[in-house]
Amino acid sequence: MIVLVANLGSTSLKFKLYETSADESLTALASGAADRIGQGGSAWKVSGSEATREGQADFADHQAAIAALLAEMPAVGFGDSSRIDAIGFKAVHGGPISGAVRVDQDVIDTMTSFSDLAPAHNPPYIAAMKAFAQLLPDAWQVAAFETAFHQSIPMARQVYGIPYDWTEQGVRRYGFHGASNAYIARRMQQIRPEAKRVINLHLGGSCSACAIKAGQSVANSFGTTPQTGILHAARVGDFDMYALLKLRGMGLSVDDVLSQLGKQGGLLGISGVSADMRDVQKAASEGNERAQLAVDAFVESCRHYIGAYAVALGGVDALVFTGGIGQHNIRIREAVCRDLAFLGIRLDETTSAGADGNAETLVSRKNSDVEVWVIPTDEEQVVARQTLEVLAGSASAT
Ligand SMILES: Nc1ncnc2c1ncn2[C@@H]1O[C@H](COP(=O)(O)OP(=O)(O)O)[C@@H](O)[C@H]1O
Ligand SMILES: CC(=O)OP(=O)(O)O
Ligand SMILES: [Mg+2]
Repeated sequence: MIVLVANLGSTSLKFKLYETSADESLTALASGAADRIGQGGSAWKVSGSEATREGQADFADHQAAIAALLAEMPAVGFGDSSRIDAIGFKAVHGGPISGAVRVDQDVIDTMTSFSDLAPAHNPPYIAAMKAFAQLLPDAWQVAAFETAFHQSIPMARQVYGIPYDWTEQGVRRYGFHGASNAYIARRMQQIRPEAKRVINLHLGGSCSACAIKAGQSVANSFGTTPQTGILHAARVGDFDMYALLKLRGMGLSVDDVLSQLGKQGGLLGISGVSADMRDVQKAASEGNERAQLAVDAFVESCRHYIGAYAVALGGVDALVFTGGIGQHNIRIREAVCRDLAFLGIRLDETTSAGADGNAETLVSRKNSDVEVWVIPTDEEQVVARQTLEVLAGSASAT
């Protein structure tokens, strides 16, 4: 069976094509990625059995990137897309639908009803599901929602201080980045089974912290929506919603406020330069004070959750960096870990600076009580397995 996994991140497109064998192992046949979706100047790459092709382009949205990258498939050795049996989507907000389910009209309608809560994520997935249904009408479609891994979070960390009937209607912390956290939790159990208390920082266009105890999520910095928590590329992160009153007084409608918090916030909002950390750091190094402030605020929000989750876990055995920034950004790792020796966290700056972000690397010093790891996440592998489980009829949607 051939499965295509589509990962439409808030700033990126990633996909992998797998072939499954009788022993259920997954062989990657091809992969592709494009960054800076909607920002201009995307770097893209497609690799297959015969070749790798890469280039630069402006992709206005995920649809444009999907079309361009799929058009490269014959050139890298995967000619016939009608061979694709199933498409697994790393879908984000399904509200009451959690876990992996076959995509049908009900799933699309539910995702549509939650588009307001996940405006950077649900609309591109819905558009991609519809586009693939036209392009590959015979392929099964599965949506693997990001919230499933976080169902183990204790209620005291799920509820907000709101009237309880709101909670009962679903206004609670769900947690997202489930595929990535599930992957990191499993890898850490394989690499360091004795590390029972793990803080995972998934830092990309969307950013989150997760407290993982004995392989299970016990806290996640996202909330009812993936807009909150650590500040994101262009989304607000944690925010006092009573500031809405001040903003209304400044003449903004609620729709204006929500749109700006979701598209003009985060790194972009503070710096005024870019939603991409690389650009913001470059501007900061050239003396742009607001860009430096954006970097500092980002680092502070990561450190805030390290402190909170060290308490939630009753101590920390391992701190993991993953996601585009977590894997590749040396200066952010250094700033996040600075002066945390009192928590037992001692980064080895030299090893960290030399780490290949695409390889698992221990980057803490020998005398660090907490091991610090760079672990490339593999959300696509998690979604591929969930997709196969659904197709085998063994997955449960809750
Ligand atoms: N090779 C790289 N070197 C430095 N930074 C990178 C690299 N790749 C990605 N990033 C950073 O990662 C972020 C995007 O991360 P990613 O995990 O792809 O985001 P998302 O899935 O949320 O769209 C950008 O801010 C970018 O600066
Ligand atoms: C919340 C979420 O799934 O984030 P990303 O943008 O990384 O896909
Ligand atoms: Mg992502």
